[in-house]
Amino acid sequence: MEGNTTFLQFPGNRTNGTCSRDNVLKTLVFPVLYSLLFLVGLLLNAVAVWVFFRIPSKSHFIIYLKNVVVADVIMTFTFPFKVLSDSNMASIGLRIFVCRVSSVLFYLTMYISILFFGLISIDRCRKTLMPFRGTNTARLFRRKLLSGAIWTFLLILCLPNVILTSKTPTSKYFKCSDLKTMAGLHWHEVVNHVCQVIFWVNLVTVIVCYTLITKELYRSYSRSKSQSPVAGTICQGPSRATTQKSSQAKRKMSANVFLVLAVFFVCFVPFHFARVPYTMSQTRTVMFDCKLKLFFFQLKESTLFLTSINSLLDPLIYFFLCKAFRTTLFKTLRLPLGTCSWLTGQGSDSDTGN
Ligand SMILES: Nc1ncnc2c1ncn2[C@@H]1O[C@H](COP(=O)(O)OP(=O)(O)O)[C@@H](O)[C@H]1O
Repeated sequence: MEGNTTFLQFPGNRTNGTCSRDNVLKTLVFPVLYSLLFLVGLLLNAVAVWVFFRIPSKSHFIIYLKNVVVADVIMTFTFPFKVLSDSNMASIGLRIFVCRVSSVLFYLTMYISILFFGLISIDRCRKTLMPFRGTNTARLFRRKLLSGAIWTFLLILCLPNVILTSKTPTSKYFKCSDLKTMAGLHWHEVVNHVCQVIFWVNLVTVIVCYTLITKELYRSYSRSKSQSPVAGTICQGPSRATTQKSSQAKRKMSANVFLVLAVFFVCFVPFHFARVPYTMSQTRTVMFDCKLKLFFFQLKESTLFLTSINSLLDPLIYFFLCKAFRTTLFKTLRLPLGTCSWLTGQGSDSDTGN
């Protein structure tokens, strides 16, 4: 196998100071950062799961958010394996498990989040442009089917990455690509191309949707200072109480809408630029010398950390954009519903959960 033999041309990678992956960044900095991410992410996502368990799936938005929570929880549980593996504290068996299962689960959940972010943007756009269009049981059922189809599609896409990572490592110091068969390396490349398409299509969707939302938001503000149903639709559907909102609160709401866009850009865009040359360095190894491979690996790992932060930022999105989430959280914590309205730009009007 070309990939493996070329990788094995650098058996001294570990001892060769300039090309070894085992530098302080991989073995110390990222393990510490991922450990923190795991602890905080576990806490925030546990709260999110606990709150969403109490919210019925009565809108498309809530259904999509529940899928994102599940993806984030699974992603969070992959962090300890990465920490052990990267810090060289894991046994060979555990490192093989990381390559075969936990890393694949990490990527799977990342693209689940990306796809649902796209759907959430479409839903928010629809809700803003057609605030009075409700939903019904049949539509809700179709959204659940769609969610199931997305999980199934990505599972089928990623499964060969598990199955074809079947080689036994020939040395203690191996990379995931060393465990892949020839077909496994090809599939790895195919999956990464498909995932690039998934990402860029969703990025365009998010940009288009939030441009339309912003246009409608400002048209609504200028149309009438006293009657503005749009601001209330970002999470919970039309609301007459928005008429009392201060212009400051409206500006905050508009800023909240951009939270999704900002999170999408910060977390996902850098990784998708870094991923292309890195995948090439894994599968077309002769084209890259070991220093360049190391550079692309470190670039991939650094940007991958940004995507991992997404699992921690998502609970903030639920809090700021979903009033049903806030209401349930405050009710359970026995806090007054108006708490943080200065932060979220929302009053304490009744919540429909749409
Ligand atoms: N987009 C993806 N979807 C599913 N699995 C992936 C994706 N990208 C990489 N993987 C799998 O995750 C594991 C780790 O991949 P990668 O991060 O490229 O390797 P490394 O940790 O050696 O840099 C491999 O088994 C790989 O096939």
